[in-house]
Amino acid sequence: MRRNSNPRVTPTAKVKCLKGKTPTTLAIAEIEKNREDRRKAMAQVKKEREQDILNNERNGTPGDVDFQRMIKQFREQDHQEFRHTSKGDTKITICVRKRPVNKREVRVKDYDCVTCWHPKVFIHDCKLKVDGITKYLDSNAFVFDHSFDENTTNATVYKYTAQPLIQFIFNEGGLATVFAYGQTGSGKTYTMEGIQSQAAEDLFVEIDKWQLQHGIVLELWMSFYEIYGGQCQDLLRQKRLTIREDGNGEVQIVDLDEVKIHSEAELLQTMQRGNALRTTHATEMNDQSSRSHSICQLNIREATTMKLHGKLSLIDLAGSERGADTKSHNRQRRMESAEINKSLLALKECFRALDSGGRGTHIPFRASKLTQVLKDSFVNAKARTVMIAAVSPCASSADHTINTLRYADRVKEKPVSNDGFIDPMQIKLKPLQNSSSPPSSPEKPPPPPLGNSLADLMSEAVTRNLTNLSVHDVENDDDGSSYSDGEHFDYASPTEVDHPDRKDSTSSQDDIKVVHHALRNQTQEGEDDHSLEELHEVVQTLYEEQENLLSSHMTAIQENAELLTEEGMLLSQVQGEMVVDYDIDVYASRLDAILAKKEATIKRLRAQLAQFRQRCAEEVVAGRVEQVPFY
Ligand SMILES: Nc1ncnc2c1ncn2[C@@H]1O[C@H](COP(=O)(O)OP(=O)(O)OP(=O)(O)O)[C@@H](O)[C@H]1O
Repeated sequence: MRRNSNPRVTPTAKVKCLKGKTPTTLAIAEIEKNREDRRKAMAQVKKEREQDILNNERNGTPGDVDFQRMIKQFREQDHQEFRHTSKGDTKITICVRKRPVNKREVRVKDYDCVTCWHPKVFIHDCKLKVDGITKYLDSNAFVFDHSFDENTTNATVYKYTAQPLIQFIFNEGGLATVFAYGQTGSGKTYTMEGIQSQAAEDLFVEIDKWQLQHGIVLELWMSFYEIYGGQCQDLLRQKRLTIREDGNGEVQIVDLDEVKIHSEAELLQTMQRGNALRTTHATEMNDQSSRSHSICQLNIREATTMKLHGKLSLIDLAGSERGADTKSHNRQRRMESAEINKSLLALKECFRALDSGGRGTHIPFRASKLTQVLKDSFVNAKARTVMIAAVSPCASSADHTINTLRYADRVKEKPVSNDGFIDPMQIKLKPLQNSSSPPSSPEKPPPPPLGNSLADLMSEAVTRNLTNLSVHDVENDDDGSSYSDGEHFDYASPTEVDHPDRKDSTSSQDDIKVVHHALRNQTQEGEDDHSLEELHEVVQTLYEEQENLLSSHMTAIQENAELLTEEGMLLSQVQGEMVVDYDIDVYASRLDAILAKKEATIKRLRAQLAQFRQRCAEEVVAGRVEQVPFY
């Protein structure tokens, strides 16, 4: 036991002594005491932080502890819970699905920054203040028809997305389309394969039911194809397909195979076969990234007449990539990315035109091959669409996730209503001092402990005037309902207004211009988007010229082979073993003609090659444009 170093000063004597001190000395003692309390509080905060780091490591979430604590605090707040309900007869339903953090992301200490509180999705942007050490969260909120968190199963996603469409195609003879959209590696294929297998079961149940109830035999016919780099490929027969628009304005995929499917097992097997044959390449985010849009069409036909009763299209879109992620790509990958972004941009504009109320609005479906083959889904009065935006949960993808959600948000002309949902976006968490650094002012109390009440936080948000809200500030619409992302744009310019039933004479170039015009309106960054338009034009031309070059090369090889055979015959007429009499003049003039033909072929091919290489150089220049603003 430690002894008192001064036996003459007892604790009682010390108190008596303090009592005799002047106010100044007392004030100094008070400051001393406060400082000591702060030190203790800071030590406690540091200890808790270290404990949290250990816990996070143990729980497999080793990312930035401070941001993770703020996100945890955000999620612990009271919030109103909404149940998923079927969206009835909505023309377009927009959903978001977040996938779990994967092992690779854990390895690089990435962490979960997305909160799904159906029907809202929050992206917690983890930021540092200008001092470089104070961390704070900037939470962007979006509202959709459904938001599914990382624990949601494929069965639940199916129940609220594709399953209602199955009823629609049987009962109303509708054309239903489900899209999976999102960043590469965000879970589109996982979601779409889940939907495929669930739908396989329900389709055959409904076919049997229909026969029992109506005495009509229905059959399931399937086609499965992909669009890659503006080309269409049959996935069931591994064959290049051509897309044409006939005189009636109907889009035809020439030679597309449609196979009759007899059972659920056969359907699953055929779907798997098609899925396995898709074009994939490794990307930054996914070693096995699908780089094509896959379109699985399930046609329900009347057995006796082959008349189409209804159609379900399941579309797994190619993964979008950020400009930054494509910097190290070779030309083919860059073109692939530009083409993907162009078609996604066109798709969004078609949706927006569709959702903005139909009859007077021109739908720019010719702007890409993808939208061209989906024309039916846009113009048919009996069409219904579900878009599932798949998002990665990780902080490193936060900017891309925001882009995905903006894209999904803008697909609907009028975003989904908030329905009285208490908006936790209004809550701004207090910035968190990085505890490894000293408090900003020694005389100020340490930052308040985490875990303030909702009411405190809300009142603080009001007093702070929500200065941190970004473009997704909640705004009021005319009818008083709230919605995320206050931007509103008029889509149709007077020249674009058209009747969907009327024969539409716009060309694909016109529609591409419509799409870029809409993009310029949205981003108000005219110059950049001109460059984007230029890039898309260059890439389209490059793809076309590449096709032409390859086919010319093939023709040249065939011509050469024929000429080679002719040369052989010519020689044998002069040099053959049995030849005694020959006309060398005929030989010389024939050889001359053959060589002239060869020369002409080579000259033509080289001219085409030179032009193609010139285009490649143009692509390098145009490709310097940031490819992000497709959303
Ligand atoms: N909800 C989920 N639950 C569990 N694992 C998932 C989920 N979503 C995706 N994954 C896993 O994440 C990985 C990437 O998913 P997926 O291939 O579906 O992404 P993608 O968006 O189709 O990518 P890409 O566009 O590059 O093809 C896969 O290993 C998949 O199994």
